[in-house]
Amino acid sequence: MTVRKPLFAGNWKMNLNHLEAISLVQKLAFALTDKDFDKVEVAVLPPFTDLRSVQTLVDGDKLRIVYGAQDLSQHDAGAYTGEISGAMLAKLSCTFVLAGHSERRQYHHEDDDLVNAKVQAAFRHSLTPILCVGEGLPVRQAGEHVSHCLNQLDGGLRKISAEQAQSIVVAYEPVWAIGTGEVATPEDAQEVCGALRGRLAELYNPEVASAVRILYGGSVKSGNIAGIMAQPDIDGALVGGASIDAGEFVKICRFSDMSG
Ligand SMILES: O=C[C@H](O)COP(=O)(O)O
Repeated sequence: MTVRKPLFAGNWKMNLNHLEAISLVQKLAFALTDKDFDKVEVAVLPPFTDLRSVQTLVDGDKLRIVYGAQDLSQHDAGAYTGEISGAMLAKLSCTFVLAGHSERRQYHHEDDDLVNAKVQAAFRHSLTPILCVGEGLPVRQAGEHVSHCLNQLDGGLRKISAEQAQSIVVAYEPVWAIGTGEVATPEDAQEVCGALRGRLAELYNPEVASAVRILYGGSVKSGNIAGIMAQPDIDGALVGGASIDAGEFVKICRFSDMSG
């Protein structure tokens, strides 16, 4: 059975300018030890304008923190004003890129076809997509949350090969739990994450399903991370608000110290 290294990815959203980004990454680097990085992978996903500063710091000081972007264009180059290509992110040595975050789906009307095009674009440039899925409150209240998330997974992974799929990261983020203080119970989160892993086995094979890291996102804090990480199909967290507080994010990354 594959051992999946837990991943904690801090999605800073539209917060922190490049100077504040340097300060936060320095604080994380100061607090996190080699022992922490042996146990978990720590990623930051700053705004585009911060990436060059973060790259310079990470490269210069040989930090074990990795980084990535919150979005990318489905196109590789051309007349797409305001867009950022996968090639540009790769040139900045990004590891990860989010695809289909619920805020992109909600405020920028990204549908599964566009999200899928972005996942394909990420792979064309050797970036690891973090494919986000999750249901809104009405869908959960109707009891259709599992099928909703499985449909988003199917849509996001169209034309993605088994070899590509095994390196992908999937993030389950119930929209009703994002930034609201409402956290899904660990059992709620496990229900969907377990179903997502099952669908990966159906779409590909059990090896792919067992290799893919599935993250939970939605009001993750140091006080609730231990229960979430105790679930068999949850391999880390996509952290929003708490990721721009260095002390809190470090505690989340040290989740095994947070139980009890
Ligand atoms: O990408 C992160 C998620 O949207 C969760 O955000 P949150 O931790 O602020 O609820």
